[in-house]
Formats: sequence, C-alpha cells, structure tokens
Amino acid sequence: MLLAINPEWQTRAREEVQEICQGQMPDADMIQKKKVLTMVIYESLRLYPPAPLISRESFEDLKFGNINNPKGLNVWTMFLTLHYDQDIWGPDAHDFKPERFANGISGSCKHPHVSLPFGASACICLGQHFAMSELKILLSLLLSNFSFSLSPKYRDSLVLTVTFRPEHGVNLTMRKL
Ligand code: HEM
Repeated sequence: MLLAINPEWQTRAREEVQEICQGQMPDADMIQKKKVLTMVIYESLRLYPPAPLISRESFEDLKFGNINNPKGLNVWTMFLTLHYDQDIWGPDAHDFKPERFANGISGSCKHPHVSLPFGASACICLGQHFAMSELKILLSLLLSNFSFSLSPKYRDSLVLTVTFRPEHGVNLTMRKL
C-alpha cells in the first residue's frame, strides 16, 4: 500500500530488484544486497507495526522516576506511539520516508532503541530475520512482475487490537509488467 501511494519509491525498489536479480529468483546473496527494499520495509514496519505493543512482568519492585512498578505488575509498552513521536523522528514522523533508514536502524532517529517492530531484549522476535527474508522475496517477486496503485475500493481503516491491521484488507490495482 505504501509503495502504491509512493510511486517514486516503487520505481526505486523495482530498479534495485531488476539490477540485483536480473530476472532470476532472489537467493540469499541477492537478498543481502537489497538496501532500498530494506529501507522500505523498515519504514513500513515503523508506520504500521503488525505487533504494536509488548508486555513485560516485573520480577521485583522497580521505580521509574516517580512511578512505582511493584513486583508482578505487567507493563505494556505501546511502541506505536514511540514510532510516531516527533521528538524522536522529527517533524515528518507521520510521513513515509524510507531514506531515514539509509544508515540502518542506528542512524534512523534520535533514540534508535525505540524502533521496535520486532520487540527488544531477551524476548525479541525469534523470526525477525526469517520475516525480513520472506518480505524481501515476496516484494521482489511482486515488484518484478507487477506495478501497483491504490484501488478506488481501498478504504482506510486500521484496527488496533493485539495486532495492528487493515480492517477491510488492502485493495490494490495490479498491472502485469
Ligand atoms: C513482520 C513480521 C513479524 C513481526 C513484525 C514480528 C514481531 C514480533 C514482536 C513485536 C514480538 C514480541 C517481542 C518482544 O516481546 O520483545 C515477537 C515475538 C516472537 N516472534 Fe515475531 N514477528 C514477525 C514475524 C515472525 C515470524 C515469521 C516468526 C516465526 C517464524 C516469529 C516468531 C516469533 C516468536 C517465536 C516470538 C516470541 C519470542 C520470545 O518470546 O522469546 N515472528 N514478534
């Protein structure tokens, strides 16, 4: 959806796929080289993190500033709000700008540890590298075979429960290249 409404990024990502894959099925080496696609995926996961919150239980009494956090309490961190914080990402925090990730996650914002699409610490997503590979393969195949734009049927409605997802799916108009 973000590539459909940002055709310049769709073109950049497609050119990179064509240059690296040369019409072949993407392999592990090719996936590693896809810098533009990585930036696009990180920025999409910043704006629309599929799992927008994580929880942790305190094993002992803790105090954060003037907030008491007794043993056994579950603390829920809504990183969706962190991903849109203008103090962290700048005044364009609401915009799709994959170039923020040109120098990886560490160079993307003021406090890179708040870029949390896969969570953090000991419970960080076990499948994150697998998920990134899957996304790069899927997007490479889509980009090399189709151009896409937003369908007139698209209805913007996001549902936030344990996951963050489009209520009515994502209707796109696909054209075979
Ligand atoms: C874009 C895709 C994905 C996203 C955004 C995502 C995100 C997350 C997040 C936010 C957590 C919680 C981390 C935390 O509590 O700090 C998590 C945990 C986990 N994810 Fe994913 N995930 C994705 C794909 C996958 C895939 C493909 C697999 C398996 C093949 C996977 C396996 C797991 C497992 C096993 C955990 C629990 C880790 C633990 O508690 O030790 N995830 N994921």
